Amino acid sequence: MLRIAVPNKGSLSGPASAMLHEAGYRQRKESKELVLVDSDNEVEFFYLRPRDIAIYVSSGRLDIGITGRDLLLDSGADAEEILQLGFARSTFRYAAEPGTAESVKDLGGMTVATSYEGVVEKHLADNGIAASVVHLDGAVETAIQLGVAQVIADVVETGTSLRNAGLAVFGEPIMESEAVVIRRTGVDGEEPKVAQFLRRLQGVLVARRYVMMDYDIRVEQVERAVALTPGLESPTVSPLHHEGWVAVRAMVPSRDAQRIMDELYELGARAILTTGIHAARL
Ligand SMILES: Nc1ncnc2c1ncn2[C@@H]1O[C@H](COP(=O)(O)OP(=O)(O)OP(=O)(O)O)[C@@H](O)[C@H]1O
Ligand SMILES: O=P(O)(O)OC[C@H]1O[C@H](OP(=O)(O)OP(=O)(O)O)[C@H](O)[C@@H]1O
Ligand SMILES: [Mg+2]
Repeated sequence: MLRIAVPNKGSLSGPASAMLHEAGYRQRKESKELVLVDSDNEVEFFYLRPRDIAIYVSSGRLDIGITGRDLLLDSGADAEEILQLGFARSTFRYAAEPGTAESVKDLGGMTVATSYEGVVEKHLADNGIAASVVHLDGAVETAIQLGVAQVIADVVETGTSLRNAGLAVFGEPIMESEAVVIRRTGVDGEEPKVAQFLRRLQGVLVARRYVMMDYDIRVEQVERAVALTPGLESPTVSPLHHEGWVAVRAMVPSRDAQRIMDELYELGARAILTTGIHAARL
């Protein structure tokens, strides 16, 4: 059985379970379930606090886990990223009342509140800055109003929480984060069960990011058309019964699909269709 850690709460939890479900795994129906055995797929899921996942994985008790890159780095655990999952994307930044500081270099002697002490202490040290760090579990934006710190370092997505607290980011972003699959560092090679699990998740990412595009085009224009739809490897080009025409089939990124359809039409392509991909193995 492959043993996998899954976030049980917070921003990572829903999207992680949704992705696993889309990859064909059973997922818990009820948020109080702590362990779920998917015997058909020979996988055991452990629902754990996102912050603890890197620690379990680095201990070797669990084979792999889903967590945030920021949480992995903050934990300092001996675990490494093996796949980026594209959700729970955020930036980790310093913020304060406007006029407090322009960059990390101005933070000497100040107090910084954060839930990510590991990341912040390392960043200050790397920049040669001596500042105090105060740990808070959440709602860090309020620490400035309440006088616990002059500066915060926190996760920023839309920036709404900062604006609501009258704060503004400053300096360079400390890091970019997203949900990632992790495993213990120093594992040699990839176990077949882990490789299969990763292929399934990669299949979900492909199904979410690409559509299949089909169209008919005159032979003279086929080179220009396939330049617009190169596919992942190479597009399929098949003869049509109607002489002088071919049918082309290729995967294209979903977000470019409408623009590509317009350009193909301008080139003379007709019967241009896009269809969703439900699952994939590349
Ligand atoms: N608003 C957000 N948008 C995108 N990602 C976020 C957001 N807030 C937190 N994250 C990401 O989620 C992970 C943190 O998950 P965690 O469950 O610890 O915190 P949370 O989502 O803030 O939940 P909690 O309510 O327990 O604080 C980190 O990887 C972080 O970058
Ligand atoms: O830029 P935004 O879109 O506003 O998102 C960022 C906010 O979201 C998270 O907070 P959460 O709601 O999880 O509360 P918490 O601070 O208690 O963790 C994070 O800690 C920020 O405060
Ligand atoms: Mg939070």
